[in-house]
Order: sequence, then structure tokens, then C-alpha cells
Amino acid sequence: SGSSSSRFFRICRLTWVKTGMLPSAGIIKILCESLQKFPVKALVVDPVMVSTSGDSLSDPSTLTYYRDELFAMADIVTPNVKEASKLLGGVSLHTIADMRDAAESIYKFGPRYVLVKGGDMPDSSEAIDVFYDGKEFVELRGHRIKTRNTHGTGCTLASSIAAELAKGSSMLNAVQVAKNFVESALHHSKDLVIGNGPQGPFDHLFRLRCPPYNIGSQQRFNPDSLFLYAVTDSRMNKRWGHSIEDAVKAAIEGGATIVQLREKDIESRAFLEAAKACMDICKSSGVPLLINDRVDIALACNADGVHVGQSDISAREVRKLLGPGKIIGVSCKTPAQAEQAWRDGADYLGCGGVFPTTTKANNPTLGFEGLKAVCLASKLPVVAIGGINATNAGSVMELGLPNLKGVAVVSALFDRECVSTETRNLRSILTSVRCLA
Ligand SMILES: Cc1ncc(COP(=O)(O)OP(=O)(O)O)c(N)n1
Ligand SMILES: Cc1nc(C(=O)O)sc1CCOP(=O)(O)O
Ligand SMILES: [Mg+2]
Repeated sequence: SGSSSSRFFRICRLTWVKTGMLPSAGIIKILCESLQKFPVKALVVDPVMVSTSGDSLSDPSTLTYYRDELFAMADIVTPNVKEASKLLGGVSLHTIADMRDAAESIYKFGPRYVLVKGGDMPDSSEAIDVFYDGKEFVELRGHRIKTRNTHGTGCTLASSIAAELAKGSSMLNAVQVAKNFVESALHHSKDLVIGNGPQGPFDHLFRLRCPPYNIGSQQRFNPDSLFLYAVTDSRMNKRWGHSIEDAVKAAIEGGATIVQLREKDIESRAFLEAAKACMDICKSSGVPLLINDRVDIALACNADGVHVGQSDISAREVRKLLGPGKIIGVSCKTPAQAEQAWRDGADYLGCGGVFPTTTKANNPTLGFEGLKAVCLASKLPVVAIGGINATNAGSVMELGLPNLKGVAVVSALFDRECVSTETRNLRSILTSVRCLA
């Protein structure tokens, strides 16, 4: 993390940017000009204006430039309550309702998301931040760690958000992972005694010396789990005499890294029973289990998430129902749908049909060009789907698209006698392509 610079996270030709302290209007102007020259995927603006000790770090003309020039380019702006107050002409922020109002007002300056950080709010055992996407508010709650070692927490949070976005997270997920990281780092640094000032530094490299810290924090989505996505189909299972549970067990045994129950013609009660049994299987193997379409089933079996398409309930509504910790996948066939899914708080995209398929009726085939267009436009990780099998999976991954994390497969795994053998074979093909990359 740094405080008087912009941090550029570069992957392939794409750039994710986090800004730190920008002490003059002239510097902001130069930065805005430079940003237009880079293929910036996302811009995180940490409006460093007030130090934790309360000192003002910028003059009025800088403030105007922040609001009028930089915020309009930002994907997210992350003021603490003192900075939010300063940005809004000195309004008082004492409550969560005040933070929501502030987030709404700052949103009007043009960023896509606002995070008002409540770490400085007194008298609470929790550190509550307010996330706003222009429509919905999410209150992100963390433990308040009692320590003087808080120097640079805001910079670290913003840097971590940018890093998570670069890894393919949705904005809400990136913010949560970043908040979790800062909380964990504070926890592991709380007793360090370094320097004499009112604030001490904290240890960003705590993970090298400490066991995992998990107070109240949930396991987050890892985009690498999209590598080999097994999607079930009850008609195929019936054809081969497999129960859903046996099919899922076999897919995991063969190396599936994530599973979706896509059960289109099964009664709800039987679906829920099977989903609960599959949750036990997946949990014990550390493989996430998602439910296709059915948010009710996902809630009832505490699944890891839900996959929805363009004619299902929107990801935004699913997020409201599932809460911030669950995984949401959205089927997308165009860059515009990919952009909307990101805005709606999805975690990954399913993009297809890459090849013709008979598993899903009337499914348009996008080919490699369609997949490429979605992957290049997407800020989220993508899994390719549609007609993928052992013969063509390698060619999909060999496209080397930056956001493409894996393949999702139905018939080539489940419309077969031995699901574990088919999965193992496909996994070894994917692994050999990854090794060559
Ligand atoms: C990983 C993945 N990608 C796409 C889909 C298709 O979802 P949807 O468009 O909602 O169609 P149905 O699967 O519901 O028929 C998917 N299920 N999984
Ligand atoms: C469920 C689904 N969704 C698709 C999409 O393009 O969004 S294609 C598809 C079916 C994939 O099955 P198979 O691996 O048997 O071709
Ligand atoms: Mg669907």
C-alpha cells in the first residue's frame, strides 16, 4: 500500500488502478490525463484528505478537482467518515443513516460505487462500512480491533480492493475480501510496539507468520474454482441409473472443482433432499456447490451459491436474497450483459454456447469470437459452456483469454457411464493446457 501515489496492477495488457494521496489539483489533472491513455479496467479512488489524527491533507481546489474530475472516472470511491464529511461541505456523520446519506450524495459525483468507511465511528464494537451501488445499500460489518497500530488501513483497503478486482472479483466481493484482509492484519498486529507516535504501523505480511484468522469472516469465492465446472442433469443421470448424489460424488472424485445442480424436472422436495446430501459431499471435499435457478433450494440447503440466466431472477435480486457471502453466477452472451452482471454484484459469468449443444434447447452458438468478446469486456472471471468435451476443451483454454478460468460441462461428464473417468480425463486435458500456458 502507498499513500502518495497511484498503484497500477497490471495483468496482460489490462490495468487496475488505485489512487492514494493526491496533494494538489495539478497532480489530479495530470493523473486524469494519464488514466485516459491506459486501458484501465477499474479505478479505485481513495480520497486521502484527512489524516487519522484529523489533519487536513488537501486544499479546497484539490477537493473540487477530486469531485469534478476524478470521481466521474472512478469505479469506486472509498472515503472514511471524515473524508465523506469534507467532500460534502462539512456535514456531520454520526449514524449509519448519515453514512448512507453521504454515500448517496457522493455517488452523485459520478463513481459507480461508493464505500463510506465507518472505522472511525466511535462507540461500537463493530466496524461498519456502507457500500452503495446507486440502488442498494449493503452494510459490511467487521470486528473493531482495539489497537493503536492502524496507520495506513485506508490505503491498504483500497489497494486490496484493486488487487481483488484484478483477480476477477465483483466489486462487492472485492470490498469484502479487502475488509477481511485489513481486519485480519489488524488482529495480528494489535500487540506490536513499533515507534513512538500516536499510531503504529500494521503488518501486511502477517500471513507468513500466522495461522488463518476467521472471526466472523466467511470463505470467499475463489475464481480458480471455475477450472472444471460440473453441471448435473437429472435426465442424463436417469438414463445411466445414477442418483444425483452418486453423480456428484463421481465428478468430485474425478477432479471437478465446482458443481452446479441443474435439475430441471425434479419435484422440489426431492430436489431439496438431494441438494442437502450433495452439500455434505461437496463440503467434505472443499468443492463449492451451486444451485441452478432455484434460490429457494439454495437457501434451504445453505448452498454456496446460485447460477441464473438472463430470463431468471436477476443477480441483483438474488444477491438481496442470498446476502453478500454467497457465490452468484450469471449466463452472459454479450459484453453488455457482462457489464450488467458485474453491476448487479455477480461473482462470475457463464458464457456460451461456445459450441452447439443439445443439452439446452434453442441455445445460440457464440463460437470463439463471442466468447472472446465477453471475456475481454468482462471484469469478472468467466467459465465457458456449451458443447465442451474432451476433444475441444483444450482449444477453448488455449485461446488464453485473460478472464477465462475454465469450462463448464454437462453431457460430456454426465451423459456417460463412468462419470469419474470422464471427469478425470477432462481434468488432465485442462491441466496439460494450463501447464503449457
Ligand atoms: C456455468 C453455467 N453457465 C450458463 C448456464 C446457463 O444458465 P441459464 O441461461 O439460466 O440456463 P439454464 O441452465 O437455467 O437452462 C448454466 N446453467 N451454468
Ligand atoms: C446449461 C447450458 N447453458 C448454456 C449457455 O450457453 O448458457 S449451454 C448449456 C448446456 C451445456 O451442456 P453441454 O455441456 O452438454 O453442452
Ligand atoms: Mg436458468
